[in-house]
Amino acid sequence: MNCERCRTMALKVVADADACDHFQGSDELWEKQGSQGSHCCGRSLWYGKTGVNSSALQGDERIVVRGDGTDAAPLTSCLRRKEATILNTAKIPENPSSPCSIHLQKLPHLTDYLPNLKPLPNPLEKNTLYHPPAGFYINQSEVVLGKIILDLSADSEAVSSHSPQVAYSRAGPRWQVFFDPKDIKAAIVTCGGLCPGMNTVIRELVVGLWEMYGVRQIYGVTAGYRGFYSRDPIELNPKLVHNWHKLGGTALETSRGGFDLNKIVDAIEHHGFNQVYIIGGDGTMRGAVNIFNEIQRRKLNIAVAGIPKTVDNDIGIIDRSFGFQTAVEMAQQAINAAHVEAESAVNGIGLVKLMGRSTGHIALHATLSSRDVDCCLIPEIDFYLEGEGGLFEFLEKQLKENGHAVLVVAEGAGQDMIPRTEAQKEERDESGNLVFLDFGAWLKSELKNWWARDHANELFTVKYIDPTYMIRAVPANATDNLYCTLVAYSAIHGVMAGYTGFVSGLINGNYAYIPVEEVAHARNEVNTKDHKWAWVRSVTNQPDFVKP
Ligand SMILES: Nc1ncnc2c1ncn2[C@@H]1O[C@H](COP(=O)(O)OP(=O)(O)O)[C@@H](O)[C@H]1O
Ligand SMILES: O=P(O)(O)OC[C@H]1O[C@](O)(COP(=O)(O)O)[C@@H](O)[C@@H]1O
Ligand SMILES: [Mg+2]
Repeated sequence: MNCERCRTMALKVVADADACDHFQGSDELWEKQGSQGSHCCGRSLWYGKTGVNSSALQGDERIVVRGDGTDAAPLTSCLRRKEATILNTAKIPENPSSPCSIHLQKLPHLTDYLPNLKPLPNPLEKNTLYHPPAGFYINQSEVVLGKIILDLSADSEAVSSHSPQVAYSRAGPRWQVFFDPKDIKAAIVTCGGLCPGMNTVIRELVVGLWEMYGVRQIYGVTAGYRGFYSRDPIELNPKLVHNWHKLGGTALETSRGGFDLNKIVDAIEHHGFNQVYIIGGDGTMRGAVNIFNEIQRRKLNIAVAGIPKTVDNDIGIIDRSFGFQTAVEMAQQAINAAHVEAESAVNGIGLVKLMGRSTGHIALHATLSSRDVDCCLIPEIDFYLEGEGGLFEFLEKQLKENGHAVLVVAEGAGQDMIPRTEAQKEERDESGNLVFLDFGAWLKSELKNWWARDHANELFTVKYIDPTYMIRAVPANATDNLYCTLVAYSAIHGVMAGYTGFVSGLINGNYAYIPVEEVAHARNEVNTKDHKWAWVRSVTNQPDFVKP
């Protein structure tokens, strides 16, 4: 039977021999014997007594059954009001690879190293704003598939190797939690570069913890990782953060570098934080893995959750990072301006540089949605300027045919073309990322040199627009704000349920929990072999840059 309330799979009701006629011969009636009126997932929880019969159950409003297998229908039929909540406490195998060949990525849990932690009923049950309806709680058996596009032909890899489908735990509230709200001291930190929506995530973590779970001790760690040990945390509450979703940047401030593992974990212990929410990109998530490992090593009752942030959208597994859509939308303004400038000049070229350290997602999506772009250069493709099949030859043709051209370049594109001094080759930012040279500015001067050399007597204009910081410093748009809210709430539910060392993110349109270790190393690069890149080429008509 599928329970209507929590939509679990078929459940086995284990019942006491004397409970009622339906259960004769079974082993055990309720998990807890003889207590009444406790609060759990069902609002009014009744625990049966050994030896009671069906008439003893008749007056009860609601009953909570914990089961692990067969049909619960006989039990509900014992009740006059026939209202039963069935919680699936069925243990799922660690690696359930059969019968549907699914591999569930194991999510770290506090009880992995603190086995004596006791679960509590979810405080949402008592929250007058929620009244958890049917299907509210997520069971540990609910998963989100990592891949939803499969090739079912016999010779495809998935079919021929019988490789299991990777699945992730579905995000959302659990009926049991491992934190008592009055004992929670939560910390929120933002690290790395800016991204639209960071303030929304902070706001929603504060509001969600406060309103949903009644947490009253919520702190912001300022200035990134270094802030744990070098700054006093600031107290946050819904009143303080209520407007933050309308602000770009991060009100907590951010920084690169400053990652000192022992100092950070010492500070977490010193401040008594037991929930740590870390908002950041790939570098930040690698730091979060180390923090989680150290906390485990010290056997601390502290949960760590990551919320992936990157305007570059270079983090793998998740559909996209928050703020990415806002960035693509903002990029349109720059492309439009470049187009107007180029069209209004004789032999005009509009050149726009967009962010993307090692991936060209913003450039790719901005190009596809604009339709005014004639060439899109990203770090994932090889290209060259001079000679047959090169950029200059293409632009010459475009200018001849249309009188103008628009170029979009990702900041990480063509970095190996720009001559660097020895010092520039070594230059790193505080986090150890290679400092890039300005490809847009370099390309502009190369374009001018080319034109002066080959077309000295003809007019030519290059208008270079660099909106990079402007794009990432804006507040999130409505879609991203919603995403930020749900990803923050998902993180809260996961931490409350005792999960740790995980990241909450969107996978194939559903919110899921992913081990942070996996996220820290999963890259999301533009696949230049798939149809999306082919579409870019068809929209722009740009060359394949294949040398003859
Ligand atoms: N491999 C790593 N191990 C531990 N901390 C790291 C690692 N890489 C980066 N960090 C830290 O994470 C923070 C943000 O990293 P950074 O690369 O600047 O931005 P992002 O997280 O946005 O990619 C910095 O404080 C940095 O020191
Ligand atoms: O903020 P900085 O230090 O100028 O760094 C700029 C970099 O930050 C980004 O906007 C985002 O990078 P991260 O997600 O790694 O923080 C990159 O696109 C860009 O290369
Ligand atoms: Mg990064």
